[in-house]
Amino acid sequence: MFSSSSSSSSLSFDFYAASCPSVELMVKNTVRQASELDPSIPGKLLRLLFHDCFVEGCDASVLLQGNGTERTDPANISLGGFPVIDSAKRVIEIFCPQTVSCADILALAARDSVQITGGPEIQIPTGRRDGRVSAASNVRPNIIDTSFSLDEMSKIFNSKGLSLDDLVILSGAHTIGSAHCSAFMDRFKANPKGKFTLIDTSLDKDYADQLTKQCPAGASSSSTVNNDPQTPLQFDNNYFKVLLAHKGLFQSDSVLVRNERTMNIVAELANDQNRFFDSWAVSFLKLTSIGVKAGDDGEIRQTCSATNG
Ligand code: HEM
Ligand SMILES: [Ca+2]
Ligand SMILES: [Ca+2]
Repeated sequence: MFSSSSSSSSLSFDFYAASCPSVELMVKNTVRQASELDPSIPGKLLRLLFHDCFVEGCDASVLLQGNGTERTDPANISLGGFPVIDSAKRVIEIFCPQTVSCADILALAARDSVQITGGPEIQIPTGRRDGRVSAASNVRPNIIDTSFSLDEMSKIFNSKGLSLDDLVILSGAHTIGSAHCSAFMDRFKANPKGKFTLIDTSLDKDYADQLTKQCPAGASSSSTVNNDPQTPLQFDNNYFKVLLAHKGLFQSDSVLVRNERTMNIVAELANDQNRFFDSWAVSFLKLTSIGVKAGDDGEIRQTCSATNG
């Protein structure tokens, strides 16, 4: 438990049992209250975790503010949910000062986001410590762009100890949340009159028409579209049904039904929500264990947006 090796075995299910027994309750209450006021919060927290864990491991590096931090990279500009983590940390600092890492708070908050929106309830181990390194230059090599091929995506997942199956299963996160027009409009080409035509003909025609209406030329840069056109606020297996209907929003979603092996997984998960939930729990545990810092590695931050100085 006190070795500084970066493995999930350094985490434990009762890590805060003596030092902060109500930490999970405090995180859950904060996430629930914030999500009642703003239903976009669960999606934001879940994506925030993904972008944290893939860069420097699950160490809250994504939360650090300042010049040249991960948050300043264009791939991270549309991240949100930071104030929810800050407010959970504030409450926790009152009851358990200098005890709970921001990395654990973020992992728990993402876990709760899934449950609050109707997904599976998952026990996750804690004991992550907060990193001191956050560099924008680390983002690009580790965060997947929507233009990536399946091979490119699976290479990055493999480098994190995640399999092709994990890639398909965790992409199911797109069953909630939304995306800015700029995240997928490269699938269309504007003619001189500003009318969009589809470059990527794998996309369902009616869905494509709907997207160009929601993201017309000159649309505000803050316009967003639901990732899951049918049940955007529900963590369910509908994302996989959407993929089968050729209505995957990102190109990186659509590629999952163009390969036989990933297509088979998609079909299985689309058919059986329990199967998705069980698989999600396993893959989510792997995601939340990537490159965790423990023992003497890292620190317990006092504020989630800054290192202890
Ligand atoms: C596999 C490659 C992936 C790619 C290329 C990708 C890409 C994207 C993009 C471009 C957006 C829209 C961002 C915006 O414009 O605001 C998005 C949203 C989102 N992604 Fe992914 N993603 C991937 C995997 C994942 C994974 C593994 C998770 C979590 C386990 C995840 C969770 C989310 C969530 C919840 C949203 C909605 C965010 C919100 O509502 O603010 N994504 N993703
Ligand atoms: Ca990180
Ligand atoms: Ca959904």
